[in-house]
Amino acid sequence: MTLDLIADKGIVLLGCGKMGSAMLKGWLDAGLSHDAVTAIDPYPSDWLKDMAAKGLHLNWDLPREPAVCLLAVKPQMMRDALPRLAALGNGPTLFISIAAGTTILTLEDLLGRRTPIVRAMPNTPAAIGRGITALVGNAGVDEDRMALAEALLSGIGRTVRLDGEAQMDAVTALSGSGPAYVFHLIETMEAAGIAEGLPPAIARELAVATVEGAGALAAAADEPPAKLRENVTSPNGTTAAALGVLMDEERGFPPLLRAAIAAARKRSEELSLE
Ligand SMILES: NC(=O)c1ccc[n+]([C@@H]2O[C@H](COP(=O)([O-])OP(=O)(O)OC[C@H]3O[C@@H](n4cnc5c(N)ncnc54)[C@H](O)[C@@H]3O)[C@@H](O)[C@H]2O)c1
Ligand code: PRO
Repeated sequence: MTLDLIADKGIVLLGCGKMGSAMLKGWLDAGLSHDAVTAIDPYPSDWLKDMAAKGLHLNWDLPREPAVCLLAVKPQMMRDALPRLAALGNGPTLFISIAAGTTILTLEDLLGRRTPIVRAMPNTPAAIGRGITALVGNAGVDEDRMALAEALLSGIGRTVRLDGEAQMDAVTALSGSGPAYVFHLIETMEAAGIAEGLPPAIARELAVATVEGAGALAAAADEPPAKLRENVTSPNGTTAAALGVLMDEERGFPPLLRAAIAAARKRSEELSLE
């Protein structure tokens, strides 16, 4: 299935903040017409108002039977915001939620048990079409609707199907929150470069380009990341000196990232109970 169904029947976007607007930008760039989109947001950004001036329906009445409702409000807002769309539940409209922690069961409670629902977790590189989104559907999601969700989300990067919803908390902790870990790595590399005597602008450029290039190499290479790491590391050289610190089993990256990702996963589980 292509996005033709969305062009024909429309899409409703509930919440158009950072992720909602990143996704919307991807669809519009991919050729979706502005007037196929109804966005609901009590605090629309200037960009969203510009899109409304080009034909997007902002805070208008809902289409009768849209192809998709995409839920991009904060998990804490879901119970307040979703009843507005409840009349579209238990019908053919596919609901896609990107809210961290909000379970399919909670969404079924709010929308009706027969509502086709996909739970998805994108990440912010979506803003430049380089995100990755993991998806899982409830029993009401047939193959056509899953393909529709994938087509929609592939407008903002890659997609991956999960075996079950139980994997979603770990996905949220790894790739949903993950860009923040990488941005912090860039920040700390930059600060360390400055501490070693580099001018700030050069330290920033070197840190960003190194992460960008290493990420692209890891994605393009046939070898696993461990082999790519070894390729950088001369015996008794500079990289080996740094990795002695970073790969320390008690104080290096392995225990640090294990603890960070476990904390994010735990928070995702907690959000499902709030
Ligand atoms: N930012 C990320 O990296 C990221 C990644 C994956 C998933 N998510 C999920 O995406 C969702 C949105 O996150 P975000 O970072 O875009 O947040 P955000 O705060 O930027 O956007 C939320 C938007 O919802 C709007 N809103 C508030 N009340 C509303 C209501 N009653 N009806 C409609 N809209 C309402 C706000 O005005 C805001 O524009 C969250 O559920 C989050 O868990 C975010
Ligand atoms: N940002 C959201 C959060 O921090 C969900 C994943 C990324 O909760």
